[in-house]
Amino acid sequence: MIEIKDIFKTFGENEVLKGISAQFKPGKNNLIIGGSGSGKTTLLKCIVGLHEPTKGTVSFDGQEFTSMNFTERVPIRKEIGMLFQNSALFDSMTVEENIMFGLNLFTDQSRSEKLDRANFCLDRVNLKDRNKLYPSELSGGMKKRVGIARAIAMQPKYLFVDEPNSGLDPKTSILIDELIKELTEEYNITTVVVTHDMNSVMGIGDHILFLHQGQKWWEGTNKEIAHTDNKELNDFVFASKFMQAAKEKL
Ligand SMILES: Nc1ncnc2c1ncn2[C@@H]1O[C@H](COP(=O)(O)OP(=O)(O)OP(=O)(O)O)[C@@H](O)[C@H]1O
Repeated sequence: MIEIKDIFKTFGENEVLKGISAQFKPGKNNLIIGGSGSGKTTLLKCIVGLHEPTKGTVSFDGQEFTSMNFTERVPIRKEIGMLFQNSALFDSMTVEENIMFGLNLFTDQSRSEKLDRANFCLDRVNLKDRNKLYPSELSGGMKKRVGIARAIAMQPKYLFVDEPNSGLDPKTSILIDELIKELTEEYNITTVVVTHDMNSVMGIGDHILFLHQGQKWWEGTNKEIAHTDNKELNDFVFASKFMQAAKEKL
């Protein structure tokens, strides 16, 4: 479980996060949603240590990460898988080399063990036999899947994903969501996803944090979201006429 307590983050004069606390449980798809600029990516970066919170703590299974130095953080970092926007694949490396990147860096496995793991992960994301392709030869959805394969290569306990659906068509978005959900449940991963996508919210939102102006404004499940009377959340989720009509049928 990941626990964040009273997280503040300030950039200069701009107080972006204003005291956010939450718990993210294993085997659950924890989603962070909110309007543009509400602080979602900043919160994700504070949790994984890409930003230091101005105040507050982040703990991974009871180990307080925030107060650790770089070396002390290494064992926890090895248990973190990340998929950030644009998949961040290395263009000069093949699919297989991209997936083996973390294994090369952090393990002393033999080449054949690493290849076996890469093949297993590629199979898991339905990209069997695409090992030798370069990122430029892949579609956006395939890049995301390679990004997911790379993120799970180290068998992470924690998985962080920023906007998995950006730039994807609706059908591919749903496939990516289903893949994230499946892996989370199958390997009991604590998954935290930042998303704008309402299909994801309704489809895989086991636990949802809604941020508004840097605060946790609402927290609940995808089933509860349909019946909330929180005005800002309603305005955000059911902004379109289509979603309003869908809500009436829920
Ligand atoms: N490194 C940084 N330096 C200064 N300000 C930053 C930095 N990162 C984010 N901010 C500011 O923090 C605020 C929140 O940004 P953040 O990217 O967390 O929002 P978001 O909710 O993820 O938005 P979006 O949905 O548009 O991606 C913005 O005002 C942004 O300008």
